Amino acid sequence: MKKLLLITTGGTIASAKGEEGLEPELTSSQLLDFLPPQSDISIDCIDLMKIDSSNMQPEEWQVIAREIARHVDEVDGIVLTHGTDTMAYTASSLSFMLRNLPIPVVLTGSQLPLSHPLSDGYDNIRCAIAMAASDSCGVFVAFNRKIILGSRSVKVRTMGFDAFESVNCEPVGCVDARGLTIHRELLPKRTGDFKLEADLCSEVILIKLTPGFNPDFFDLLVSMRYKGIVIEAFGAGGLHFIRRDLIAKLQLLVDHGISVVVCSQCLYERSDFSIYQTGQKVLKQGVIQGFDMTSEAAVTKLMWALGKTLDPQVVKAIFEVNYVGEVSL
Ligand SMILES: NC(=O)C[C@H](N)C(=O)O
Repeated sequence: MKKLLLITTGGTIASAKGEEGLEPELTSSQLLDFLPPQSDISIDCIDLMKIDSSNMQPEEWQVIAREIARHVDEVDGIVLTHGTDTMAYTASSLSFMLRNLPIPVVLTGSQLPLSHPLSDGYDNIRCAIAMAASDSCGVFVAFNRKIILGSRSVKVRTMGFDAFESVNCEPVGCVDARGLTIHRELLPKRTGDFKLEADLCSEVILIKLTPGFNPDFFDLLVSMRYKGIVIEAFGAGGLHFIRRDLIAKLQLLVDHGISVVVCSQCLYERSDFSIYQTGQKVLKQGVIQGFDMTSEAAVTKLMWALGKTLDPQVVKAIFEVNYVGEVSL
């Protein structure tokens, strides 16, 4: 008999209509009441939070990580119900904070509340339970019959049930007529004992460039004492330097000891700043390349790295390691 733990945090899956629209309402045992009883799996429950995931922030990620760490030795797997809007950020941050996880931690949610007769939550939670009982180690998102590595998950639809994609990496699993198939070669490799590394620096910002972006904006970020900046640059990797010189400003950021990660605003495929002049100039400023990481993974990895050290050289070295399948180096 597999022993699982269901931790609830809110989101649409647990929501009901309130005076101001949908708000999280259902408890864990009410969620479980919607599911058929399982003879070979026992599920304990913890009602940890009742929030829309728009309210989920680094402090909440830490609370979740600590709760998971408390129970890791007691159960075979954990299902975490969560709002979809920021689920990819939570999944990525947990992937880094829960080092060498010995069990599956599977995030899921829904686009329609579980109490709605057409809810997608019913399938999602059943797939999450199957994945949590599968002896695969790591953090995953189970959605629309796909199992996605937490650090590769991105929310791509506001309404459709196929709301998550596995970006720059195949889904690690799927559910079809064969049941749950897991591609074990895609699972993150454990390199040591489990360890909770939950220190995070929340002074990290993500910036999407637009043509004509005013370089003086970076002065503002220095004065606001940001410690880390992720820049979504253009295409394979470039920033403008004629008329408005963004590249000169990168030097200012680096001189202030700010760690800067550059990646692409294209969702798919890798950035490589060594291809174009507009990219090579960027690399000369000592910034870190994000390669094929999602922005969610880049932001949370930077928060995690800066939670360990403010030394930009050490942060850079952390980005040269693929910890949980978040980057192809
Ligand atoms: N589908 C959802 O769960 C959306 C909701 N606003 C949330 O992220 O909590």
